[in-house]
Amino acid sequence: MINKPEQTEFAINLMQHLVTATFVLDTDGNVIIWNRSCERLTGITADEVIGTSNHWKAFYSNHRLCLADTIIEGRTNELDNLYTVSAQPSVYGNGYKAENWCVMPRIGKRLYLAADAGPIYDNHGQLIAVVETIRDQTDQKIAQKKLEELAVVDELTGLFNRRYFNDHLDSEWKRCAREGSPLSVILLDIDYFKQYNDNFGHLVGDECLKSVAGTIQRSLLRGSDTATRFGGEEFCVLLPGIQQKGATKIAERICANIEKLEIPHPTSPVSQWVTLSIGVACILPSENDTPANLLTLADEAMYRAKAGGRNQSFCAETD
Ligand SMILES: Nc1nc2c(ncn2[C@@H]2O[C@H](COP(=O)(O)OP(=O)(O)OP(=O)(O)O)[C@@H](O)[C@H]2O)c(=O)[nH]1
Repeated sequence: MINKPEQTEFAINLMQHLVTATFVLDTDGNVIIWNRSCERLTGITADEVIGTSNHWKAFYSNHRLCLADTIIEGRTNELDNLYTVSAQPSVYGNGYKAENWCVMPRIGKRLYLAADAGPIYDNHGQLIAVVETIRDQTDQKIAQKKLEELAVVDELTGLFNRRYFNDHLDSEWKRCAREGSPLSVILLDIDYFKQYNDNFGHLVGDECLKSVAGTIQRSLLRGSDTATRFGGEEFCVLLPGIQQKGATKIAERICANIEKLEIPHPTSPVSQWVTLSIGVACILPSENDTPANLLTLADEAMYRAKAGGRNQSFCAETD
């Protein structure tokens, strides 16, 4: 049986040797524990910070609050400003989590750190300390970023995303220029989608986007036709080798198939169902023109479809 002081010593010893970087502040914001992992992570020794409130110097070059300080000072409402990447109440008890890139002043490295901080109370519910643990998530963050960069599919709709579209447009442009074949683009935008979201909520809005995306995809018959979620409630179809007449036909087919879905849109001034405004453009790619110009033409045509009362398609004059 170990007595109270021995128990305390044991607990401190345990914390010193934890694999996770950990430090503890008293209610004045002074460091009372700075474990070995924390020394390794920050390059700052316990001797330098114990009894001081200089712990911030391990993570930042200018004075600012750390996660544990916000709990001690009752300033957790400032977390959103302090941690740009994320900050949210922890799922464990009454602690907080936050993540940030830090340029570590002592070791001179840029690290992505995930911090958890939790208050410690005595038997009377009085705050006596705050413990903060820090995990170096730099490798995971870099890997995640690389994966995101490689991703070409829009998560919600399963269509290709804009990054893919940009690459694909460039290569199809070059191919069509080589072969002397036309390249068409259809831009599609859901009418009064803000009102739809406002009326039914964002989740129903997401379902609507999925239905519209699926219908656009199913309306394309050739393997070389590509449907993309351009962003928000805007979609784009790229049609290599298709003339203006063919592209207009496909646009009309998409429009008709969307109408058939009969997705109720009671707050739309133009129809009781969800409808699209569509811009079509076709170009014979050449060295004197650019893919950006094709998109601009389609965008202007879509704008005219909107301005003309929505729920219609408009074709850019390029012939
Ligand atoms: N549910 C949901 N809504 C989205 C998503 N992306 C964008 N939106 C919403 O789409 C709406 C687009 O609004 P606006 O650009 O004003 O366009 P609009 O209301 O369709 O008006 P018009 O295009 O002029 O007919 C905004 O309310 C966005 O919040 C998404 O992924 N899910």
